[in-house]
Formats: sequence, C-alpha cells, structure tokens
Amino acid sequence: MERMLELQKLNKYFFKGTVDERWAIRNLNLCVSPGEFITIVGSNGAGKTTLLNLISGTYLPDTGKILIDGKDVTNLPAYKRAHFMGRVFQDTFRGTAASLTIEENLAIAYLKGKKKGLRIAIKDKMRRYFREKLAEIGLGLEKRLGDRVGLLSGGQRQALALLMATMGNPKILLLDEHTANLDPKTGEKIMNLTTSLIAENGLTALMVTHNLNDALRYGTRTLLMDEGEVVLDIAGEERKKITVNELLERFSAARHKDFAEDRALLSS
Ligand SMILES: Nc1ncnc2c1ncn2[C@@H]1O[C@H](COP(=O)(O)OP(=O)(O)OP(=O)(O)O)[C@@H](O)[C@H]1O
Repeated sequence: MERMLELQKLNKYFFKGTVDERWAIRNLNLCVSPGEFITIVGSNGAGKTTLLNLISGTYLPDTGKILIDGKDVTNLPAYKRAHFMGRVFQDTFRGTAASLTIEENLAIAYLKGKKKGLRIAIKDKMRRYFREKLAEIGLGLEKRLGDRVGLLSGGQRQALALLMATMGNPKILLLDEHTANLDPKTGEKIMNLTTSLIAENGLTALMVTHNLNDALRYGTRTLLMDEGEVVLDIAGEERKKITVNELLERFSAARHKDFAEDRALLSS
C-alpha cells in the first residue's frame, strides 16, 4: 500500500533523565495514505502538538522512524522539510508576516523551493495567479494585494495562511487548532476553505482540533490520543456512523477513565 507518512515506534521525551521527565509520545505507529485527511483529538497534554512537531521536524524524536513519501526524514531538521510541508497554527499571527503586503506574503510561499532563475520571469503570471486564488476564497482580498497583512482580521489572516501553506502542494499539511481563535462563523468559513483546498490539491492532512463534532464532521479518519498514544483510530463506515457520545464511551472503555477535556466537551 502506498504511504505518504509512516511513523514507526516513535518516542519523544522532554527533560529526559531529570525529575521532570515527560514521555510526550509513546511507541507511536501510524501509516497515512496519500489524500487522507486525519483529525486528531485528545485530552490536554495528550501529545497532539508534539506529534505535529515531530512530523514537521521542529523536534526530533528520541527513538523511532519517520518516513515521508517513502523517504526517511527522521533526522532531517525542520528547515530542510519546509519545502514539502505546510503548516497553519492556532495563533493567527504565526502563518503570515504582518509588516509585509498580501502580495509579498504570497510571493514568499509561491517561490518557496523554486529555482532563482525562475523568480524574475514570473511576476505578472504570479500576480494573476494570486488574484485568482484570493478571489476563490471570497473575502475580497484579491483587490487588496498591496495592503499590509497587519490590517487584516484574524479570519482573513488564517485564510491567507492556509492559501500560503497549500500553495506549493506540500506532501503533508499540518493544521494545529487553526480555527480555535476564531468566532464560530469565521471558523466554519475557514474549515470550508480548508476542506476545499485539501480536496482540490489532493493533499494529505493532519488536523488537531478540540472540537469533537468537527473531528468527526471533517476529514476521512479520526485519531483519539491520550498520554502520547493513539487510543482510537476510526475511519470509513464506522466513522460515518459514530456519534460524539459513542466516541467518548469508547475512549472510557479503552482507558478506564473519562475523556477529560473541558474545551472539547464545551464545544460538543
Ligand atoms: N517544549 C516542551 N518542553 C517540555 N515539555 C513539553 C514541551 N512540549 C510539550 N511538552 C509536554 O509534552 C506533553 C505533550 O504536550 P503537547 O503539547 O504535545 O500536548 P497536546 O495534546 O497538544 O496538549 P494541548 O491540547 O493542551 O495543547 C505534555 O506533558 C507537555 O507538557
């Protein structure tokens, strides 16, 4: 079977060998096929962000292997993975540069990984492409290419960050609670944009969310994490039928404890 991402016996500790030692990811195995859109939920400190940080190369694992599109990237630092990795964060200020214009931000994303000779020739073509892509988002940003990004709302910035993260057709798109700081209506718009960008580009994506409804509503497969492990891995027909309550019951049965996550329960 073709795999876009493969994690083998992955372990990550923090403060190893000290009294504060924490086992953030425990012997985690995961295979992701091209085009899968995985949603990840879990209690606080379950290891969700650490998992994304290991995939992006922000942290290197203590033991285990990471393969992306068949290539062993276990010890490849983040900057060397950047050209095949897209990421959008919860913090709406992180994915874009506030002091640069919309066009300058998009150009950075567009030119990522492209050869220098190519850069000069594409200015007009690039601008047309940006206008077209921004028009598709439907937020009127196509008329504001020269505006500084600092002037935009949080939702507009996340839309731009998403566009930038998906522009180079990354092998993997990482979404780390990227709608958590937005009001529900804007959050839904950003989720619609997310699903259409993933579908249009056939991207393989992993999305961390605290919203259990969203975890089941969007994507093709859901992982429930606890204490650095994947407790439940649900896809296909089973996922189509399962309710949030059943998901919580299955978690309790597997871990002999309740799924303690205030934000998740409030939003469900
Ligand atoms: N940079 C770090 N230094 C030390 N400990 C860390 C670091 N990053 C994460 N941890 C610890 O690793 C464990 C997993 O944290 P992580 O942030 O991955 O969980 P999470 O599931 O994303 O939690 P939350 O939902 O609260 O964001 C926690 O015990 C956390 O305190």
